Amino acid sequence: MDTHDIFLQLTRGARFNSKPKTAIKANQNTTDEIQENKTARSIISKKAKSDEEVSHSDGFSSEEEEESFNYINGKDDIKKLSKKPKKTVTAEEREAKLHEEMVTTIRKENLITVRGKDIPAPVTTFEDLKNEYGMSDRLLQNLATATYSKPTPIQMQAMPLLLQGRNVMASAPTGSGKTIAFLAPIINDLRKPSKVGFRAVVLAPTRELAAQIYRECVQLANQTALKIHFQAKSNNNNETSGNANKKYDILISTPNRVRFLLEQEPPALHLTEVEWLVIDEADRLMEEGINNFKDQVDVILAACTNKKKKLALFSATYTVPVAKWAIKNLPNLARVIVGHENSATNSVEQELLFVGSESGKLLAIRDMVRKGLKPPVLVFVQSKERAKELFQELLYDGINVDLIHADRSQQQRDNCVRAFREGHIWVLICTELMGRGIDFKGVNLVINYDFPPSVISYIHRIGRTGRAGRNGKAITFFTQNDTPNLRSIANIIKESNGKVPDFILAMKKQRKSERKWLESHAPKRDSISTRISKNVEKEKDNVEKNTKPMAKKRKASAEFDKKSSKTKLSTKKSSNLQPSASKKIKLKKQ
Ligand SMILES: Nc1ncnc2c1ncn2[C@@H]1O[C@H](COP(=O)(O)OP(=O)(O)OP(=O)(O)O)[C@@H](O)[C@H]1O
Repeated sequence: MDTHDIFLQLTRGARFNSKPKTAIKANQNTTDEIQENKTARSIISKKAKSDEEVSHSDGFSSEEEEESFNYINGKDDIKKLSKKPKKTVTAEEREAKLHEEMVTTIRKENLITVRGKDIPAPVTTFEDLKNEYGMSDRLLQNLATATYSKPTPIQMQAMPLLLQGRNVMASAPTGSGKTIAFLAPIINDLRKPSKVGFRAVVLAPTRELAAQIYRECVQLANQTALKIHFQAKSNNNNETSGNANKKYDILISTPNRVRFLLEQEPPALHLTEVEWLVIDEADRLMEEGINNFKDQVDVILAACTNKKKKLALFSATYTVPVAKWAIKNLPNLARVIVGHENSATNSVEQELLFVGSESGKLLAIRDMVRKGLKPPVLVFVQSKERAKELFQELLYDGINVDLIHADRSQQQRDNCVRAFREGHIWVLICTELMGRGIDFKGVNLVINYDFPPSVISYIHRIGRTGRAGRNGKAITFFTQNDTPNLRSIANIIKESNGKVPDFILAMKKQRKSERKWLESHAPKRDSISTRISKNVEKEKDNVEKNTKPMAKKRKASAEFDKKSSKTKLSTKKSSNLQPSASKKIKLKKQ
């Protein structure tokens, strides 16, 4: 039996035969006994300590490790201690210690960090959820039908916590299966329809993401008889009002829509029976100031008056104010962090590409198309106007391209998402609207045509590729205008073992106020148009004019100019490219 099997037995509550332990005990020497006494004391004191923090390196703290080392190596200490009355270590204590070590190992291997009191052990199989938490056979069957053979790290740790009915704040990389991590325990908890009204609400920032969660929830709740409702603007409001909503168990929507229904006279929605409130993309929905999501969420929170209400906050990224809010407001909160907080998923190869100027972007993307792009490709721009402009340009290049932004009708948005999912659209131009949560299977490449407004936005945008264990690539264009966030994003790339020029990493750190300002104020950019490529020289003049005051202000920018001249050469080369009127596009269809 290897250590893993032992762990499985322990976590399933199996007891070991006492015989082998007695045999081991008979062979122990004095030093071992001392160590055991120490270990037992450590476990007991650890258990007694009401520690707020438990991490994946849980076990001995460095001080304890040092102390324990001295026990074994310091002869004087051994002599001193061997005079102390010996304490026999019980079988239970041994098991507890072994269990603790295995838990630590599993968390370390899966980069799971936990914070909070009494955090249960992570599970390593979905079967464990049945054995230890009574997860239903139906749900296990539905997970198997979805071809999920084993839990992802966030599912390993967050599912047991939610199955225990805890308030949870969880963060894990993009595309790592957070949706199932919260849906499965809630479906399991609700079990069957109760006809009292909504007992769970899931909120997501965009209609597209809410619709995606709804589809996943319907699949996972298959044959449970639970009724799930997706509320969008176009849906009939009568579905949620009066007795009509009693037939539903789970509501999935955006905060804006839910608040709208709550604020009708009389209210078109009642949330008094809600036991679970899930806030997906929680850092966005809970952040004060930048958008009005927090106000909407506050109204919803106030409407969920059931004392049994639990909150689950999930996201790939977290901001300090949101974490502080959760710690202050959620009793017995358990926090789970997979990987490093606010880092990019390591399944995406990331590249920064200096394109000189706005016209250089169009040349660069055409160059990429000419060399052969592997669809599906997502292209992010900073505004709907720019999405329309780029669409007009690429449309005449003969690419199967479409665009999605907030101004398009719901029908157009739905059709566009469907066509992209089904492979009819190869290149989808989008705004920040599609930056978070959307799970397009097998996106091969994300192009940040316009530089992301923040590091957080960058992490979410590039996370549209490299999902569910697949690999992906992300290319981020930048010009001289994009220096404020360049260094921070370069650091994210470096952390994921990507290559970034040293001079970018050496650039001066931007003031927080400047970065904050950029989050809500996209830089003014020249329009995306072929006309510009005919006026490349004029464009270059503009770029130089714009960059002079910057160069004066910052030494780092001067260095930037010098070092980036090589990159400019490669852009010049591609400037020979004219917008392709021919249909000789090298898109390799998968
Ligand atoms: N246990 C599993 N095994 C294999 N694939 C899984 C498993 N759980 C979820 N998936 C798949 O992983 C993909 C990404 O999952 P999901 O959309 O939940 O990611 P996420 O962590 O919420 O990402 P984001 O932060 O971008 O919203 C989905 O296609 C989902 O079907």
